[in-house]
Amino acid sequence: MIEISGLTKRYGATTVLDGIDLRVEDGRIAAVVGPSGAGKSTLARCVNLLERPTSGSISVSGADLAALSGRDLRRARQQIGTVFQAANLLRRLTAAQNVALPMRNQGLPENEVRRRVGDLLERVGMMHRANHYPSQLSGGQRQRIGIARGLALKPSVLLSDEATSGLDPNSTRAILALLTELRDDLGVTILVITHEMDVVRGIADHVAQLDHGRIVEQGSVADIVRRSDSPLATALLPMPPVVAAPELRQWRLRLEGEVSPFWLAEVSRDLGSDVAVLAALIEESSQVPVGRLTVGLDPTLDEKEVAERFRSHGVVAEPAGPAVLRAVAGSSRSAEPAA
Ligand SMILES: Nc1ncnc2c1ncn2[C@@H]1O[C@H](COP(=O)(O)OP(=O)(O)OP(=O)(O)O)[C@@H](O)[C@H]1O
Repeated sequence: MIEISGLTKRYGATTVLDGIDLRVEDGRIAAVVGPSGAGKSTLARCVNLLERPTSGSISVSGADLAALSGRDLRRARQQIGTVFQAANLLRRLTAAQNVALPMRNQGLPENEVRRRVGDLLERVGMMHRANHYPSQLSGGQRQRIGIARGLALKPSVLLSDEATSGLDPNSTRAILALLTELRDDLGVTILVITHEMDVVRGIADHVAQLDHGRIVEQGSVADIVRRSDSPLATALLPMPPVVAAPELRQWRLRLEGEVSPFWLAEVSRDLGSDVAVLAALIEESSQVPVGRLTVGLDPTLDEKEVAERFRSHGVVAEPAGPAVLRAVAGSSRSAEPAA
């Protein structure tokens, strides 16, 4: 487990991290997101002890890293494997030699080094490139080797600092699948620093948004996208462009509770009215469906009833955009734009 508590980092008079509290449970993946300059890399450097925090504590598997020095600190560092954006492989060494390096530096017996290098290359699917040099590998392959090297000393925590930045979508997917596998098979706790929301949606259990050195929102990814309309929730699950349907009233929907796979048809039946899907993004996060949609409904339907029907199926519904102006016989309902 990683537990960061009251972490503050100052450079002179500049406070770059300001009282960060973040906890990543064993065998979970947490992502830290935030705009450029928010302090993500500084946080990563504090967690892997390349930087000393000004105050606060960082504990990995119970040991407070900020309080250690000398040999204890070196030993604690082995608990944390790091994968950087550019993999940082040594050009003159083959893939296998790069993976072996941390073990050789530790003075592990050569037969054990060879055995573990084989296991690690196998795990990251790179056995067939063992004797290639970094320049002979693709960006995604270099990252796999970087991950294998990050795992060389059997860390309990893997820190991934923008490891998928600059990779094409296929390589990104493959790296994310690998990280998920490491969590599930080896129980590695993973802290991912990223600016890519797809990465967060793809693998993270927990997400924390950093802004000006502070965590402004954090929680389980599924909870955030299901329960809130915050900027982080919207960034995680952005609404695709809406198909025009001028004669319909637009409603914005958010899947919140337990939803049946047929919820849309069920709501339509309850309302006695067709529902037009104008935009939708539905996917799974931590084994629960999450999603946002814009639908078009008959503008004469009663707003309160519509909201209640959706709500009874686990969906939050809010009218979006201006109400459609239409004379409704026998109705005194105003067609003021919705807030
Ligand atoms: N050694 C340093 N001395 C002074 N200021 C620093 C130092 N390192 C970082 N900073 C400042 O701390 C702030 C956070 O930088 P950091 O690199 O952690 O942000 P980031 O969120 O990783 O940004 P990006 O996404 O652009 O990499 C920036 O304003 C940066 O200028």
